[in-house]
Amino acid sequence: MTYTLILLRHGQSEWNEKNLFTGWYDVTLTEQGRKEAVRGGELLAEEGLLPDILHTSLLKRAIITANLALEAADRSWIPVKRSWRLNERHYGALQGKDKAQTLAEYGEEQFMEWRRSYDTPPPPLADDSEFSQIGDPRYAELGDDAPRTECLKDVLIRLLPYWEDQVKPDLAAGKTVLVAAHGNSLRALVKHLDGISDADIAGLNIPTGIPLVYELDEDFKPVVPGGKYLDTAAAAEAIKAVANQGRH
Ligand SMILES: O=C(O)[C@@H](CO)OP(=O)(O)O
Repeated sequence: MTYTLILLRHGQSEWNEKNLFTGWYDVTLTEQGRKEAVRGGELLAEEGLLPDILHTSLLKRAIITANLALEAADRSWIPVKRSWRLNERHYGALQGKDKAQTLAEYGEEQFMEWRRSYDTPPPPLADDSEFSQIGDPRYAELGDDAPRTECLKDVLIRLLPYWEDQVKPDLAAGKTVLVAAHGNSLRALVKHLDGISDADIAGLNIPTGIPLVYELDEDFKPVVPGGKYLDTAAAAEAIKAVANQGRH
């Protein structure tokens, strides 16, 4: 008996295209991102991987991606659960900043530390910033605990209760689960699933819009480490592009 988990990073967003740090800022998809999402759904249908339940973040780039993918797979009707715990990493004071300019201003080491180190968060975002989510009704339940910045470790800590209490039970019930989320929230989940070290996770990037499928054993360990992208060639190209963001 294995469980099927499908991870899907949202399609290209307007701020991916503009090369801006995004985090919790709620941007929509580009036309290319919408196409990626539809293609993601077609790949699922072609493989006969039909989700029974969807889990998304509270950010529209993940929500719209899931809707488009599920429509393409004729599964728009499945139940949905959403949580801030699947949100992208809060990027702190970097939200809204240009990646290339940040690299030029702070240098390679600091840039990569903020982008990919496991436990160094960027400086916190001021509550009165135009890029802040403080006061946004969708995060009302968080009160003053709403994050002002996060490192990947913080993301894993807030994601794990959701994985344990919401996603695992759906898998254990035999459902094919689709998680539509973000580059860094999915990196945190993959780190947990594959047991990737704090150092090695820095080198792992997740492309937009390409389903990553995990078969999990009864202990929720991947049968094939790293899972399998449904379009391996496109995934390899897109992973390189994510890794090089800010450099051109
Ligand atoms: O800006 C962001 O929120 C993320 C994902 O787009 O960027 P990065 O890949 O640099 O962590």
